[in-house]
Amino acid sequence: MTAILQFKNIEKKYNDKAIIKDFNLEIEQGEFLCMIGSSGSGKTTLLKMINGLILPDHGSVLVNGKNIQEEDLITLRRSIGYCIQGSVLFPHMNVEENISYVPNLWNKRDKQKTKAAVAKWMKIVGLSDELRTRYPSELSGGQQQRVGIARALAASPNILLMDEPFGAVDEITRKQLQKEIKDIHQKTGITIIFVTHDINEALTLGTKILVLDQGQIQQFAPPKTIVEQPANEYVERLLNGKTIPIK
Ligand SMILES: Nc1ncnc2c1ncn2[C@@H]1O[C@H](COP(=O)(O)OP(=O)(O)OP(=O)(O)O)[C@@H](O)[C@H]1O
Repeated sequence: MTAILQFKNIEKKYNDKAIIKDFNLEIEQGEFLCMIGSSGSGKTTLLKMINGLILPDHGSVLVNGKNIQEEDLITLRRSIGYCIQGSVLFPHMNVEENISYVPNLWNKRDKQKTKAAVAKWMKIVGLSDELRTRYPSELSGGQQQRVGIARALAASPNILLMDEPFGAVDEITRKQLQKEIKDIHQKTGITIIFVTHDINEALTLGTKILVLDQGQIQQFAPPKTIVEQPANEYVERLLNGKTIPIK
């Protein structure tokens, strides 16, 4: 198996306080990694290190074996999908324009190719064609979230970063979106790194789960192992739904 992502001896401090200390992790291609842990444990910080939005003070992050600090960060970010909670769509662009934003940068000349990609991804994330010309303000929260996912996927990334992407939608939409992202993962084989506060969501979606507390790995294992052999009391409490203080 090939490691698509490697964190090597990472350290990150904010105001002299180490949030992440000597953090090492390898993630294999095609993995659906769910990161879970108490608020402030460093999940978002680690996620943003993958696309260079946050740089470590020490250590290196390698994507496909290449240290991202030696790569062009703009190109890197275009090749890594990024979805966060709530709508981050361009408000002045309609659904089609939002989804085609990155593909348009790649295939400037081939508009038909981009149009076909938009139609394909809208279908996959469950958006009906008539929404194509709507603006973000004319969509429900769940629809906006779906457009965000389609926009991230339309860039054909190898890696998709998702930071609590379903945190702001109702329970029914959340279940549907979970099912869709699981299908997308199975169909495309894309590597997904997914931050969540919900242990059930992590167990449902993840092929691997990373349990973090105060920047330290508590357990990194497939869901079955997490459930059957929790590594310590922290993981046990997490499984009992007791530890995770929601923001
Ligand atoms: N720019 C910053 N300046 C100072 N401290 C920061 C900054 N960004 C994050 N932190 C601190 O670093 C720690 C880790 O933050 P991070 O957002 O990575 O945690 P998290 O696990 O994603 O939390 P949550 O579950 O609440 O989103 C927190 O204590 C946070 O307050």
